[in-house]
Amino acid sequence: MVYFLENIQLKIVMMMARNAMRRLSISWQNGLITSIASATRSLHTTKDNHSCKIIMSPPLVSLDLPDIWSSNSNQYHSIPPQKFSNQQIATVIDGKSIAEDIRSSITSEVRRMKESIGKVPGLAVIVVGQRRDSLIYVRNKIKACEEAGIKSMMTELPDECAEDEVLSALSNFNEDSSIHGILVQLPLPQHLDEGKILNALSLEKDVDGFHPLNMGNLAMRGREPLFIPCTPKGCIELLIRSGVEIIGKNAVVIGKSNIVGLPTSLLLQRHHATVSIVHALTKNLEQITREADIVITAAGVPNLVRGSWLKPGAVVLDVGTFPVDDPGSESGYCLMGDVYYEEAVELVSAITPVPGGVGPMTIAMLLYNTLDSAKRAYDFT
Ligand SMILES: NC(=O)C1=CN([C@@H]2O[C@H](COP(=O)(O)OP(=O)(O)OC[C@H]3O[C@@H](n4cnc5c(N)ncnc54)[C@H](OP(=O)(O)O)[C@@H]3O)[C@@H](O)[C@H]2O)C=CC1
Ligand SMILES: Nc1nc(=O)c2c([nH]1)NC[C@@H]1CN(c3ccc(C(=O)N[C@@H](CCC(=O)O)C(=O)O)cc3)C=[N+]21
Repeated sequence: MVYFLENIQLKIVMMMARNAMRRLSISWQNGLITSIASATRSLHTTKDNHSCKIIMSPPLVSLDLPDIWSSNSNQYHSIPPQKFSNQQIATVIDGKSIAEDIRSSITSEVRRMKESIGKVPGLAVIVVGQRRDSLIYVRNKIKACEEAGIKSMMTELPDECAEDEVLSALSNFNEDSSIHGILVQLPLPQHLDEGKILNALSLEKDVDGFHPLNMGNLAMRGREPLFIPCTPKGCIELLIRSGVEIIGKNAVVIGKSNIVGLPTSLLLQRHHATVSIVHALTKNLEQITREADIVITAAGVPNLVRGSWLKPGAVVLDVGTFPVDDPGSESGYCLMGDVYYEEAVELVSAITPVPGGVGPMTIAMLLYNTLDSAKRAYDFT
């Protein structure tokens, strides 16, 4: 009987929390990041039915309530794909400026946290080896933390380091209470076991959302991960803020990696899109892609997606960032996306550029997840 009552009480608390989250996610949609309060939700980390209760803030993107954000999206420039005519010029989705907006809200929140409780969020980054692109991305992340007032720490390990060295660095950050987010820059050198290393990362600090429990909870209906992976979350945020309706739309995700393709397809499903995932071995790649209202491409193959692959009026998010040597540029390289931009822009209703599209959103979402984690750790609302 006592157990039965506890069960009912638990269900009521969860129902109230869920309703609170619905309201909170509306607040976010209205741009009121400061009004985000924490809510109690259950984290399914155990095998039995007694879920481990934790205090957590609502996700940036509502996972299971797309009806809320679709009606709210009118405040942004709406891009209904079906109303597109060929005379229209595609909207270039300005990820850089959207990310700047989000980052400035995060900066205010960090300041508020510091003023109220004297604490700031902390992010730790572990980078192994000397890959030029990894070092640049990591540097950008650290710089973004500094600008937002988030404390950052970095451990750089040599290419040939032993697995134990990575695990030991990870364990130090797991134990450090001033660190709320840990990111292990991928890819790791071949000799390191990526699965083993990501498993060792504290679930509560997994701001990349790559821990199997976070990914599993993202995949399962009715469950909520502590963190949604940054790039997929950034993509959904771009769609929402551009007024693109996702429910019932045909979406194609090109690529099925653990860090982009897979979680992006899961998140689109949570928003009730009909999702096809295509990859290097897919037959009829072009034909399947041509059916899509929304194309999110993360193959890392420059100019893979030609204009002829796209349905007129489709919305295209290009995650691909392939560095190509460019001695003329300041950095010595330029980035190429997966989409043949000049062809696509003639046909589609909206498209992200590379650079300046999805990339800056990935960083903004990383800062957001780190702030969210710190709020949860300090029970700060
Ligand atoms: N902008 C951002 O914020 C981010 C950008 N990136 C960029 O996104 C790209 C993908 O990254 P990541 O997911 O880590 O890469 P991976 O190499 O891990 O995965 C690539 C995926 O693309 C598929 N693929 C490769 N070639 C083709 C092809 N010709 N046709 C169709 N599918 C293909 C592969 O298929 P298969 O599985 O069959 O091999 C695989 O599933 C990279 O350019 C990366 O730099 C990544 C993260 C964030
Ligand atoms: N654990 C882990 N988490 C990641 O999120 C992760 C990773 N490993 N490994 C590599 C990929 C790649 N990635 C990018 C992040 C930002 C930009 C970005 O900001 N791009 C800018 C340009 C950056 C530049 O100037 O070079 C843009 O597209 O405008 C790109 C790519 C995150 N990744």
